[in-house]
Amino acid sequence: MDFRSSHTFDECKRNEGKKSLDLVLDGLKKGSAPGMEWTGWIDYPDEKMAEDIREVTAHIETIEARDLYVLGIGGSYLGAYAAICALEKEGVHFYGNSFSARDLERGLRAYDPKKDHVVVISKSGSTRETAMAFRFFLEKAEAAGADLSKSVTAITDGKKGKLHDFAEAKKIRRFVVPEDMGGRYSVLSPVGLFPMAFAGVDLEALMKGARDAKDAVARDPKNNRAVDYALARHGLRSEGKVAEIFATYEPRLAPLGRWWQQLFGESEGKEGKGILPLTLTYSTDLHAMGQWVQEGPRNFFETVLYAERSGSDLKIPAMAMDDGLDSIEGVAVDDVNRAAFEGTRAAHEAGNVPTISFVYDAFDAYALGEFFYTMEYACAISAYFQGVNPFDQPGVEAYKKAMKERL
Ligand SMILES: O=P(O)(O)OC[C@H]1O[C@H](O)[C@H](O)[C@@H](O)[C@@H]1O
Repeated sequence: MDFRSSHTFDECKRNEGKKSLDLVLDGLKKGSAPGMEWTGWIDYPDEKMAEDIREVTAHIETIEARDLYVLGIGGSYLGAYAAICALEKEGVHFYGNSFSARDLERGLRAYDPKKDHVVVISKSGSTRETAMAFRFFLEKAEAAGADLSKSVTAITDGKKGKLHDFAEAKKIRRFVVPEDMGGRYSVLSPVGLFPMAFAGVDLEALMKGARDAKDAVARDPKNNRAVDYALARHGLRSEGKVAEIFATYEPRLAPLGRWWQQLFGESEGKEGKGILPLTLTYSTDLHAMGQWVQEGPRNFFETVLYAERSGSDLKIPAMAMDDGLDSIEGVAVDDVNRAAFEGTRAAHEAGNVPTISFVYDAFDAYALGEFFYTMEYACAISAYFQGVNPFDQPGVEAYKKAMKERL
């Protein structure tokens, strides 16, 4: 993976950033940084992850199911959803991530308790969207006489919570969301691993990518992609950039943008601080948001994820058509996408949008593992730069409380 930032900061800004980095790294090393009890994900992609992969895979081998229904919201589904879409796997469906009756009903219609498996994922065990969907799926499973101990799996806290207690009482197989990992940092734990394993994702490659990213951070704490990215964001923020657009060039990566958005949004957006994380898919959204990016207010920057090889070798067919494509007949569609990436970046930079690029050769399971870890680490450092705890989300309770009052 190649990293590039278009923006050059003056010496003073650079030194300021480096000083902040020293402080943050020192706080992490000494264990004095806020939220240290939530940093289990830092060392996780090693023996612990390998063990979880073994356990999850062994359990999935005992499941004879056609499809998997994942019930979860936020960090309890975005990572697995992103991975499954990015790697174009099939047979996994996601519900319990809204209060939409219509969406739920569609899932229930398709779900066959005799053929399908349900995994309910909730760290707290009390999230309403998830609990509500679970109730409906359970009702259907029980009505069909399904053996819950075989057709349902729960992933939740290891010791407490409503879901934990229910699963224990019903002898439902449980996996644990590690105590020292918050939801948005849990994609590499059983929370993400279980749906990914069911879908046939190469978990060894995923782990290798994550481990390589972890090793890069440990090997040279001040010089690695995660820190480069955090420093660039920090500098841009200090120059008045209040928003960041995360853009990909593949529709299959759009959900990855959603995962990235939750990670940065919940980690940084507090105490009146944070960079607004937005996500777009190019070139699709250049035909919708391109105008705004090129000529709207200059108060944001753009971070691009691009992969050189899509995995398809489609070439533009020769045809007697006056459609403006004659001069590129025989050209690989991948090369057209590359021209869009390079051209767009040049145009946006010329329009005073600073750009940060992550360029991968191919975006496969290995790259995904590396990306997940690099972003988690960069996000924690970024939040510390702003002086906020990266691992809490006190503000999320407000809507829940107001909603409860209305019910
Ligand atoms: O895993 P759960 O406890 O069900 O939480 C699911 C999600 O809901 C919450 O409200 C949080 O804001 C998220 O950080 C979390 O990922």
